[in-house]
Amino acid sequence: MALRVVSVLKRRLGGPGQKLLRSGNLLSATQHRWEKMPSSVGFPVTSRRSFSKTALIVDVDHNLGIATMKMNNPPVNSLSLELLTNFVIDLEKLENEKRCRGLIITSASPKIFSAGLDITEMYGKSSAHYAEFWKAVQELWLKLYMSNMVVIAAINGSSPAGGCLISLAGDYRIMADNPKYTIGLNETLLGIVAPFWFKDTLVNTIGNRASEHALQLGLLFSPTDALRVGIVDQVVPEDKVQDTALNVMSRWLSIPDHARQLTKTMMRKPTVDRLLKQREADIKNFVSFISRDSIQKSLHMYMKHLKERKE
Ligand SMILES: CCCCC/C=C\C/C=C\C=C\CC(=O)SCCNC(=O)CCNC(=O)[C@H](O)C(C)(C)COP(=O)(O)OP(=O)(O)OC[C@H]1O[C@@H](n2cnc3c(N)ncnc32)[C@H](O)[C@@H]1OP(=O)(O)O
Repeated sequence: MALRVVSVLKRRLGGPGQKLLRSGNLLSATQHRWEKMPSSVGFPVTSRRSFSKTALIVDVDHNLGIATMKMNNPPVNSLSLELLTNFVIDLEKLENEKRCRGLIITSASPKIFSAGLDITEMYGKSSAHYAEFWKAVQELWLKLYMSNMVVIAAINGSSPAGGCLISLAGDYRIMADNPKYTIGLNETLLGIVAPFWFKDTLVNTIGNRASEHALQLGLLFSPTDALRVGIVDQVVPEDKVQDTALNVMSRWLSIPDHARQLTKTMMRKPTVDRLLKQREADIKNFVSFISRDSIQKSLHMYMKHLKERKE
């Protein structure tokens, strides 16, 4: 199957996209190599590099120009300060790899894409800790939302709150067709409020009315409903998520990088600038909000409820 996908990738780049690239004299080293491949054989993986840190497994295929990043923070891929920090470091590394043009984000543990922000980072800690944590959340969103790479979320499990934000920050979302999985910004269910830039990212994806409805009720959508409302772009059988992501990637990578990147910037910069203008204020706001006794109590009760569900 992987070879078939690679053939599709080569065919795609040999088509109109390739012509566009040639006319703009924009062929990257990776694309040159693709062009030289005879179409009857699969693409040999001659250069593959992996780096793996706590909580993230990154695999870079230089020939395809695609990196796959698997969140690996059992049991539920909660976004701890450590995971957020490593995520940002690895994203920066990939961003600096000229040949890496696409990134697929997925989970190493099927069933849970990510449980969102690590709630234990948000209660019973110092103000300095909350500030550091929030800065890391901001940093990841800023880097991901404005990435020069094509970012595809291969959502192979549930994806509440911060997990949903990570996928929304990408360019395209593919979700596994399993009614047990849900996705959405469910902050109100925890007694907290999605920050304005979470909200903006959702509004940019599904529009104002649907966002208001989803945010006020803290809706967690099944894959079918997520597709209907537009939170995800495609729902496919569970075992097809990765191959579909590669296929979709080939379509996006057939567009000349500079044109696609400038378009992405044009669409997203106003949203990003809104946070950049008030980044410190947003941190202060988060620290004062999360430190309130009532909010600490809500988070504590929510964690208790999560644990009691199992008993
Ligand atoms: C007006 C001013 C506004 C300013 C802005 C202010 C504030 C905004 C602040 C914050 C925004 C936060 C966004 C978030 O991301 S909050 C996190 C939301 N996440 C969730 O609600 C998900 C909760 N988890 C689940 O629903 C399930 O765990 C899940 C479906 C993911 C998996 O279910 P499963 O049955 O497989 O596993 P569990 O048994 O439930 O969990 C295993 C284990 O993991 C613990 N856990 C689960 N989620 C989290 C989490 N997000 N953080 C930390 N720990 C988590 C769970 O408690 C279990 O622990 P244990 O019992 O094994 O010890």
